[in-house]
Amino acid sequence: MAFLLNIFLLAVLVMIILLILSSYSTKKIQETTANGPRAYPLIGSTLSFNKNRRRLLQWYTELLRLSPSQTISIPLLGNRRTIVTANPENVEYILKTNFFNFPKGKPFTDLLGDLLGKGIFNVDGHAWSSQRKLASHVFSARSLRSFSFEVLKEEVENRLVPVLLAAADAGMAVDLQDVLKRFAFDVVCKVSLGWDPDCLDLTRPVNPLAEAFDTAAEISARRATEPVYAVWKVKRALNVGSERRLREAIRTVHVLVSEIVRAKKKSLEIGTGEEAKQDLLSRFLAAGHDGESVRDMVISFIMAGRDTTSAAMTWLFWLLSENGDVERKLLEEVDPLISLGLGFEELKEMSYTKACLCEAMRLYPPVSWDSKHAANDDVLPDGTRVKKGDKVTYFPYGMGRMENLWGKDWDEFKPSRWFDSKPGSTRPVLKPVSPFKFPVFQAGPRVCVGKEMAFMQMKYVVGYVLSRFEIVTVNKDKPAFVPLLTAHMAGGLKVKIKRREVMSHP
Ligand code: HEM
Repeated sequence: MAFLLNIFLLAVLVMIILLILSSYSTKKIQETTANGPRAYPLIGSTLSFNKNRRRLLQWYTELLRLSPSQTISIPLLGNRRTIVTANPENVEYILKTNFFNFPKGKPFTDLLGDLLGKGIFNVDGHAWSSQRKLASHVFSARSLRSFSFEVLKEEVENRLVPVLLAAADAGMAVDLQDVLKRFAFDVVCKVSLGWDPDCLDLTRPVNPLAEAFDTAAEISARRATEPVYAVWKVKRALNVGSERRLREAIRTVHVLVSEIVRAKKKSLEIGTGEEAKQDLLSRFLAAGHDGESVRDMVISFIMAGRDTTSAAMTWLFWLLSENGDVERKLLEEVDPLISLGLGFEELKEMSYTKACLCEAMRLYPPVSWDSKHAANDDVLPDGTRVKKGDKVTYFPYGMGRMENLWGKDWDEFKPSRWFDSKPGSTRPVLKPVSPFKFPVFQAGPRVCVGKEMAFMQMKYVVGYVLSRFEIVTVNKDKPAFVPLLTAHMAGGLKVKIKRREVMSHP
């Protein structure tokens, strides 16, 4: 105990020294080199890093624009060196060509390990590849697609639309981000567990699993922002402060999910209808997984699928409220399809809506950065030297804002950039874009397994909601983008809902 306390005090001392030093901001400290912020002996770039801690997205983006190969290197005191890249060739090398040299690594999996255990999202090597094989198999099944579509339809028609109708009739402002988060949590729990948390019933207290998940995800993500890495480990060992709250939240998640797993096993033994066998949990149990292994697997899916789609849709609704011409074009595409009933076939036709979603995620990616840790020394295609243990980050947020990748108009919301304008073609066709230039779903062997499900969900919700309602933002200021584990809009998206005057749907 005394040893741990000494380490803790030492860490606090180092932090105080760094804070004092960083307050003496000299011009020199702000200087940058072509490959990142200026580094000093011993302390590396720690001072500039600390100065920019609360605006890392913007700082990295600025530095990357100055770097000839859009790759920077940031050595830090008490932490491993970070290499950040917005270079598609480097991204391809990390995520695909030399995939096995860039696992998530222990420093990353430690952050989420208490919550996610050995689930797919948080493991490397054999533990990952065996779960990935099963997940890819399960996600390619038509039956899962049909089941998740039924879940989606039911949740939109019976939950989301009534909530929006009530808000419209009461003339009340609602936080659309919060509504979409609740919606996405319901959907992901129904698909993953076959269990309904009913989060869109706003008259009920917040669901304990949803609340515990939020707390656990937020505190786990904040571990990564500690200036000295060891600090959260010491707090965890002492079970104090945020680590104490994290431990309680994780316990709640584990207990509640384990109860659901037990109940599911019982219902499968009794053989309660085909319905009960459609969700991911039933499929993983049927494949022979059990105990903590199956609990961790489903927790990973809830984690991966819960806030990502809602974040993308929240930013798209805001962007549409600022770009009336784009919204009109989207409605031109959606209205005739809605009157046909918006099934799978109609969703495939929604290429303009897909372009709007991609454009929103280019500017506001739900996962703004993602890090790997080099297993061995390496050299990236642009010549950047990587040392064993270095943190190597690909950076979708910065990549979406590079002029050399998207042109001078990179900061405009322009869904038209996603189309090929082939002369003579009657219908614009979405053009293929390299996933290494646009890695919002990651790319390579570890590409998001729920990508197609996510597009299905987002197209359906955006089409269905916009064809029925006008969304009017209450606050006219530009909202702030907060990265954390999954990005969100600071303060939510306050909107007023109006029924649309002309409705072409049934
Ligand atoms: C707009 C929506 C989504 C975005 C932008 C997104 C993005 C991503 C990204 C960037 C990763 C890589 C994370 C990492 O390795 O650290 C990932 C992995 C993953 N995603 Fe998604 N995701 C979305 C929706 C979903 C949904 C709806 C599901 C399923 C219900 C899902 C399931 C997964 C799983 C299981 C992984 C881990 C894959 C592996 O490690 O092999 N995602 N996603």
